[in-house]
Amino acid sequence: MASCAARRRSDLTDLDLTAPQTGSESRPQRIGVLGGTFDPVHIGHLRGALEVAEALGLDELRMMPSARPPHRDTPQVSAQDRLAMVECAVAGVPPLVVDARELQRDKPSWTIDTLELMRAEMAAETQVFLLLGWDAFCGLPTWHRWEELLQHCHILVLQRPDADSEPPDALRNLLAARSVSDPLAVKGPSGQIAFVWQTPLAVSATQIRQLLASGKSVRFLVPDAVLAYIDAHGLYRASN
Ligand SMILES: Nc1ncnc2c1ncn2[C@@H]1O[C@H](COP(=O)(O)OP(=O)(O)OP(=O)(O)O)[C@@H](O)[C@H]1O
Ligand SMILES: O=C(O)c1ccc[n+]([C@@H]2O[C@H](COP(=O)([O-])O)[C@@H](O)[C@H]2O)c1
Repeated sequence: MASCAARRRSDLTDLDLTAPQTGSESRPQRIGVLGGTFDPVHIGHLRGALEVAEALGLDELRMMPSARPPHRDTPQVSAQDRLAMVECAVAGVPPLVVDARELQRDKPSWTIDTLELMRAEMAAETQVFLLLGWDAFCGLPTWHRWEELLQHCHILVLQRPDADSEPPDALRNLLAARSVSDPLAVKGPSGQIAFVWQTPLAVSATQIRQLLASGKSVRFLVPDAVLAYIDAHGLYRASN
């Protein structure tokens, strides 16, 4: 059976997050988080995560599947399968790792809870970057305790060519107060918003589920290892 040896955050011993780095290149750790339903994970998530991680010199980019995603329907496949597919996707692709902590909580995956837990494990100066696609960013004012998010992280907004959402007024005000034009100029552990350029990929999990349900191929829209997992488990096909 397909299984993948991805690095999980809990397995990692090489990155001490409780202390600042020492030596000639001493600087705060930079940790990125891309949360998602990942039903399934696809190249839009993965290219965006990797390009942002490289552009910003992130020490780690955590792919974090939601257990019970707020604000949307129940995922089509189980949390276990969604996690396994993310593990297949990032295996051997540093600095991408899997953080499965939201799957261990028996309540909706509120991002503010996750950030508070992460912060408690880190040195105060660690920079945390929450990656959000444009559509997710536009929904921010509906999130649980959304006005507290920037106390714990910076937000990096990924362009999403397949999304035509408009930002609500509350977000326009936040952008006016908190945005910086250059993501590399973001300072401090939290509090700023920047837009990042990544290869625009108009790919969505909805499209992938629809292609599979109609018997079509999703080759090249997901990594081969994810496709192998989907095929081996018969996921998303019309009979499911
Ligand atoms: N093609 C893409 N380009 C940039 N960001 C993306 C892309 N697809 C998803 N994202 C972002 O990744 C995060 C997780 O997305 P999610 O797992 O919901 O995938 P999705 O493709 O939007 O799924 P669905 O079609 O089921 O809604 C969100 O912040 C979303 O905006
Ligand atoms: O905390 C919230 O209220 C909240 C509301 C909606 C979405 N989120 C998070 O945003 C991320 C992307 O969500 P989604 O639905 O686009 O996969 C994922 O990590 C969700 O847990 C978080």
